[in-house]
Amino acid sequence: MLRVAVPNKGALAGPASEMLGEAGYRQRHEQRDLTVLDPVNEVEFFFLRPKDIPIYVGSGELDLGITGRDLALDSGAPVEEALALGFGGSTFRYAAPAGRDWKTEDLRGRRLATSYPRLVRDDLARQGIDAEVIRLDGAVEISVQLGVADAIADVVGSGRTLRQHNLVAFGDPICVSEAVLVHRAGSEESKPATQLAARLQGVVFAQQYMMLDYDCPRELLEQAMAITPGLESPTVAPLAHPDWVAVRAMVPRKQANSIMDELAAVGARAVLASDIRSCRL
Ligand SMILES: Nc1ncnc2c1ncn2[C@@H]1O[C@H](COP(=O)(O)OP(=O)(O)OP(=O)(O)O)[C@@H](O)[C@H]1O
Ligand SMILES: O=P(O)(O)OC[C@H]1O[C@H](OP(=O)(O)OP(=O)(O)O)[C@H](O)[C@@H]1O
Ligand SMILES: [Mg+2]
Repeated sequence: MLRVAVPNKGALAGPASEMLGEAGYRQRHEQRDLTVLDPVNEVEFFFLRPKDIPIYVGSGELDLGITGRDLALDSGAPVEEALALGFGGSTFRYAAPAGRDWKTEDLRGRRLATSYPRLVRDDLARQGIDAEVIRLDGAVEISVQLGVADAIADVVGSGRTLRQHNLVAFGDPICVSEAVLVHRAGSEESKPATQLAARLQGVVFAQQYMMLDYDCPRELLEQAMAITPGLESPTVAPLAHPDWVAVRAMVPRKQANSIMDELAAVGARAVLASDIRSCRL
């Protein structure tokens, strides 16, 4: 039985469970359940704090886990990324009161509050900066205003929380994070673990691509195929009208609209974009 850790709370919990559901795995119906058995796929899921997940996986108690890259690095646990999952994107940054042009060197000798002390200490050491790191459990943005710290290092999503507390981010991001699937460093991948990773990879690809279908005059096919080369090459099928063909190709979701504009400009008609639920490439 494969044992897999899934975030039970916070920013990663909802999307992680949705992604596993999309990949065909049974997920919990009750928020408070701490385990779910999926006998069909021979997997047992454990719902744990995202921060604790690298510890369980690094110790070998659990085979795989979903957590944040920033949390995995901060844990210091011996885990490796098997797959980046494309959600829970954030940056981990230094921030300090607005109204001054802060540089990372300005942190020297100051008090720095964070919930990710190892990540921060490692970065300060790399930059040769000596600062006092104060470990807080959360709501770190308020610590400066309350006089506990001079600056912070924290997760930035939309940047709203920083703005609300009159803080500005500065310096290079310490970590560019997203949700990741991790396994124990150097562990042999079992067949069920490889299958779970492949299924999640299928959902990640499906979310990053769209399927485009369009009709195209035969004489313009070369031009249209150059715009939508697909993964191997596009599917081209005859239409009842001898001068026209139907084309089908996967395109990156972020570029779907501009590709549709280009196809229409070339002379394609009935350009349809549809979602892909899952795939194996
Ligand atoms: N606002 C956000 N936008 C995007 N990702 C975020 C955001 N907040 C947190 N994350 C990501 O979610 C993970 C942390 O999750 P979460 O905040 O649920 O954990 P936590 O703060 O350790 O737990 P808790 O505060 O509930 O004890 C990190 O990987 C972080 O990068
Ligand atoms: O840039 P934003 O979109 O505003 O998001 C960033 C905030 O989200 C997270 O907090 P969380 O909700 O996890 O609370 P916590 O500080 O108690 O962990 C993070 O720690 C920041 O405080
Ligand atoms: Mg949090």
